[in-house]
Formats: sequence, C-alpha cells, structure tokens
Amino acid sequence: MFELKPYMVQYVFDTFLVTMMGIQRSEHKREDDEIVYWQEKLVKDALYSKTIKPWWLQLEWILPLTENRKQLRIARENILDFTYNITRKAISHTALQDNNKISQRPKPTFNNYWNCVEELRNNVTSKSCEIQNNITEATTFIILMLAMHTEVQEKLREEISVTFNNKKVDAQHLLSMRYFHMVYQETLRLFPIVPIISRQLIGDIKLESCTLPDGCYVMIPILAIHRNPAYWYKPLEFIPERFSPENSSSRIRYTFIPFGTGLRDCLGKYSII
Ligand code: HEM
Repeated sequence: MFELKPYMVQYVFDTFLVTMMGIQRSEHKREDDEIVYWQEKLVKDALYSKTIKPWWLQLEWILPLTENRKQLRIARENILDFTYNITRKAISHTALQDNNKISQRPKPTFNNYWNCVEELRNNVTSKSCEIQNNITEATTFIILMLAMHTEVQEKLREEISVTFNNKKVDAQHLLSMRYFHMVYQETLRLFPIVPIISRQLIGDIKLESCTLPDGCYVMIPILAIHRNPAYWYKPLEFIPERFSPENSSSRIRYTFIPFGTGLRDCLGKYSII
C-alpha cells in the first residue's frame, strides 16, 4: 500500500517555512526532518491524550514521570528552538534586503511572538503543529479524492492550466479558481479534519424536548452534520458541484461548518489556500 501522508507532511512543512518564514527548506534539511518527527509526536499526543489514555496516565502528578512526557518536553523544546532560530534568520534576511531601512518598517508579526516566547511556549508549539496537521490532512484527502475521481481531476487540471498558463502562482489567481474551491469544500464536507467541536453553555437553553442546563458541555458533531441525508443529497458521494454558487444559495446555515462557527471559529479559515 502506498502511504501518501509522509510526503504531504514534508510538503506542508516546506510550504509553511517558505510562506510564513521566508526560509527555503534546503537550508535546514537535516534539522527539518527531525522537526517533522517531533511535530507528529506532539499532534498525536494532543489528539489522543484526553480520550484514549487510561485514567492513571492522565493524573497530573504521574504524567511528568512517564517516558512519553519526557519525550514531549524534548519535542516542545526542539520545535521552539527551531522556530526561534528560523525566526531570527527570517528577520535578519529581511533586514539585509532592506539596506538598513528596518527602523522605517512596521515590526514583523513574529517579533511579537519572539518577544513573549516564554509566555507562549506551550501554546505556540502545539498550535502550530495542529495547524500544520490540519492542512496536511486536508491536502491528503484532496489528493485521495482526485485519485479516486479522475473526471474531477481532469476538470481541475483544466482550470489550473487556464488560470496560470505558466504565470506565477499568486493569491489573486488562486482565489479565482472556482472549481478548486468546490473540490476543496466537498472534501472538507466528507472528511472534516476536526470531526467534533464542543462548547460550554453560559446559560440554560430550552429545547422542544428538554432544557440544557447552564455550564454543561454540548458536542457539535461536524462529521454527522456534514453527512446527514436530511441536509445533503447523496451525502456519501463526492460531488463538488453541490458547492457551485447556484447550488450553495439554498443551503441551510450551519450545515457546513468544517472550520467551526461563532466567536471561536477557525482563525485560519480564509488563509488556507
Ligand atoms: C484545513 C485546515 C483547517 C481546518 C479544517 C481547521 C479547523 C478548525 C476548527 C474546526 C477549529 C475549532 C473552531 C470552533 O471551535 O468553532 C479551529 C480553530 C482554530 N484554528 Fe483552524 N483549521 C484549519 C487550519 C488553520 C490554519 C491554517 C490556521 C492559522 C493560520 C488555523 C488557526 C486556528 C486557530 C488559532 C483556532 C482557535 C480559534 C479559537 O479558539 O478562538 N487553523 N480550526
């Protein structure tokens, strides 16, 4: 069996380095491979820690004694050091290109992150790993869908050649790719990368059959909503056309929520491509 994911992990990491940090992968090859390994470790732990681990491994005083926790600490330190180093490098690259005009420029966003790095230590490393993991999963599912639906692949290939026609890839052209957006949304409908989100109530909610009390947790089953036949025609089939503008206008609100919804929805939802 051919494993696609390891290739996608590397690809997304490369893209992350170039687009967020302005660093080419070749500059860091060996170090990069190690970081990808540590990132995977952190993501797996974040996903499985609260749900699958036996209760005694969830006790705060036992955790630091376990081998896994030691490994996670090393993972966090390594990822943070790596980010810190390439951030410094990215900033000095820009400064050099700017011929000492650095004081006239607005501060790079990463300067802020860099200054309060201690405070953000745990959050930043695990968040950045989760984000890269989400993009890797989404990209992997898109490639899988394209491999299984060659007619869709052909249409997308056509759109790519018409859009770019050997021109430079930029945000403006990417945003104009309507069919790609349909493929992308249909993939996230069938395979929402975050299949369940939750909210804690800050007041009672009266439903027809019962009242949900203040303080309780409500699970929102994104995967089940996305595949519910009450809202979706042939829900298990891959049909990108259901996301065309004309077919989207009649869609019921909140039946497609791959990025969550409300005040705490995904911050990156507009930045994915
Ligand atoms: C296909 C890729 C992605 C998917 C499917 C995804 C999905 C999600 C979901 C479902 C949530 C929870 C929302 C909720 O509870 O309502 C979330 C939160 C978040 N996402 Fe994403 N995400 C993706 C990529 C990204 C990217 C690229 C970024 C940053 C550039 C990002 C940053 C965040 C942040 C910061 C939060 C937490 C927001 C908060 O708690 O207020 N995500 N994401």
